Amino acid sequence: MANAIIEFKSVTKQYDNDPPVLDDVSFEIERGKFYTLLGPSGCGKTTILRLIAGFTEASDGEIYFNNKITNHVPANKRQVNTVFQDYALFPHLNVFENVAFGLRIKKMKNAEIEQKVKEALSFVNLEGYENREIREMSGGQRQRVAIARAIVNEPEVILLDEPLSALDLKLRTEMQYELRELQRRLGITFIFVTHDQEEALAMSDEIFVINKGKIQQSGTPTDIYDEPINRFVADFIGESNIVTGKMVQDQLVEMVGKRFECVDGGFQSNEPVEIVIRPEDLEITTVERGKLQVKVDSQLFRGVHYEISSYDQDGNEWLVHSTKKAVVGEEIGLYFDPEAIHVMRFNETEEEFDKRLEAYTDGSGHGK
Ligand SMILES: Nc1ncnc2c1ncn2[C@@H]1O[C@H](COP(=O)(O)OP(=O)(O)OP(=O)(O)O)[C@@H](O)[C@H]1O
Repeated sequence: MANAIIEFKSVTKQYDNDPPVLDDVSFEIERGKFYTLLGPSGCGKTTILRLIAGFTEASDGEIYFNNKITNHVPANKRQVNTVFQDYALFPHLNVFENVAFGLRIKKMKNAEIEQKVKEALSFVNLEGYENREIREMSGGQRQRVAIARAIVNEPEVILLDEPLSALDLKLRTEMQYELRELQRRLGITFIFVTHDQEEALAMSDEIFVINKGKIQQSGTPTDIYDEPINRFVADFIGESNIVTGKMVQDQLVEMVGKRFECVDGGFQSNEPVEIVIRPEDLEITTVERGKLQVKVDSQLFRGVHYEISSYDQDGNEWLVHSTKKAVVGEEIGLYFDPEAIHVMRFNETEEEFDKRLEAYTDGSGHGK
């Protein structure tokens, strides 16, 4: 792709005879966007960053940077800077010298260093902190020093490995806004690693959902939330109700012994499928009006909504997020729109999923 700054082509990373940590991974990173690698611990996120940074080499496959193969280019020759989880600041140097470090190595002139460090510190709102010691800085401020140290080198890509995980919730949310805003102002490509799905949804232009060394799904936050490709993605991104059923025909699915109108298609008739309905898409109603009949098992007040757990006659659990209160032990109805039903094929690859959606829809996500 013309605008791709980084491309992985069938990249595999394997240590000794262990199963591969990354298994035939291919993707493209476009210039100037905010990407997030999202997945559970050990899925291979950091390994992807290390391969991009040049801290480790691929066992197989090609890594391109600006359309040039870079597999063997040393880390210090890549247009990439990394912000680490623990920030890796130098405790014996002050803020100015921490940020200036890379420029000094490049033997840049003092006047130029001064100007660039000032600019970088102003970008992260730390003007006037030049002479502070690192130990005198708060967690959030250290975070900003680490980012200033990365941007001062004017890299084409900044890699951020769980940079917010050491911060408390409030500061973390503030830094999410700040980082997103900073990326927009700089226009540099950011590749951000997290295992926190809410963080990924809030911050990214594009998310790669990774599990067991494979990219399960890539797309915008809404794409991934609204059209999860499989059970793993549906479960990992937000809370989900997932049941098995069959696709009777396009736009008609069967689950819990009943047939429901839906908007999905491109399946074989009577194909076994998995069906996702998000808890916030279920509405509590009377047994008569409900499309599904369930018994309320438990209820928790979550501040903005009640989280209600209920069961249908087949023993499937249905989680509901509702501003209305339910009564534990009572039979109720659950109502939902056809659009709330997301149908997933078993073992569909992302390529097959995209092709099916393209063939079936006009690009709007709805049937032709
Ligand atoms: N040098 C190494 N030798 C052997 N195995 C390794 C090495 N480095 C990483 N691994 C393994 O590779 C797998 C993926 O690790 P990676 O750090 O990429 O995961 P991650 O998704 O970033 O996880 P986390 O969120 O816990 O940091 C893990 O099972 C890890 O044990």
